Amino acid sequence: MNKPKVLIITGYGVNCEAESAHAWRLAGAEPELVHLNDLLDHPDQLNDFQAMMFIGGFSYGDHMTSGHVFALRVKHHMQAQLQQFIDDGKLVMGICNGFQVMTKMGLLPGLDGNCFEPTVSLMQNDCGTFQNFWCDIKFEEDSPCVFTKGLGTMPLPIRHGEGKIFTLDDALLEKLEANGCAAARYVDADNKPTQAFPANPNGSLHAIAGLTDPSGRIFGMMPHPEAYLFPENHPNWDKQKLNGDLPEQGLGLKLFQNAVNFINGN
Ligand SMILES: NC(=O)CC[C@H](N)C(=O)O
Repeated sequence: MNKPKVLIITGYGVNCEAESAHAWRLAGAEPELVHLNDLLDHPDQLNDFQAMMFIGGFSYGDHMTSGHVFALRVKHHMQAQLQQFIDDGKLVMGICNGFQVMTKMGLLPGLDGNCFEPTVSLMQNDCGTFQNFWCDIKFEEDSPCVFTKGLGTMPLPIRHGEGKIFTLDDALLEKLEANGCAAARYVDADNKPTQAFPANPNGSLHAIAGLTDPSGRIFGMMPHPEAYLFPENHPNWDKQKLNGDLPEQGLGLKLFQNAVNFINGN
């Protein structure tokens, strides 16, 4: 079987291309790194891919809020091609800065088929500063998200300054919940969603760490699954090994495997 081809957009300060490409490769896909300028010069190359990924980093130095400029460039230079990509039933993933890009563009939460009008914000963390540590992330069982199916709760690293999901529109939040869009949440030691720092590192409403659109094929989150591809990535891997609970593979890899299985029809 041909390996699914995954587009990873690089350039202008995003910096997770190596580990993101490696994640897709380990999961059985064929990633290709394409600079944003090259993509915008030839947006029809999107047709060659089954999935695309907006990666983490500091695009345009986080000026005018994280992800904003990158989102505007994509939106204004290849909206038609991206809409077609989505209409074709392909997958879009965004991690951290990539998630910020997707919300700033309006791809997420993508309610009512709206892909290009932003409806929720990723605001500055409540604590006011950049945070960098591991959190427990619960993936909601009843979410349609294809990336997070059956994953339960896993530890993942976060490293961001603007990760707080926020909206003033309570009806929108309710709609998000009703559609299973809140695919990932920050949880406490009892596996319960929490607003308390540091388990919830940014004060995100409803403890939301990641969002999917109602189709489950467009997904983004703040934590970094591509930074947990090997068991030894976990800060307590040595203790886990002593206790006999070191996982066989890094747990973050599962999101990429889920995506590849979906593309392959499994
Ligand atoms: N790790 C990242 O992608 C960081 C995202 C963004 N630059 C922030 O600080 O919020």
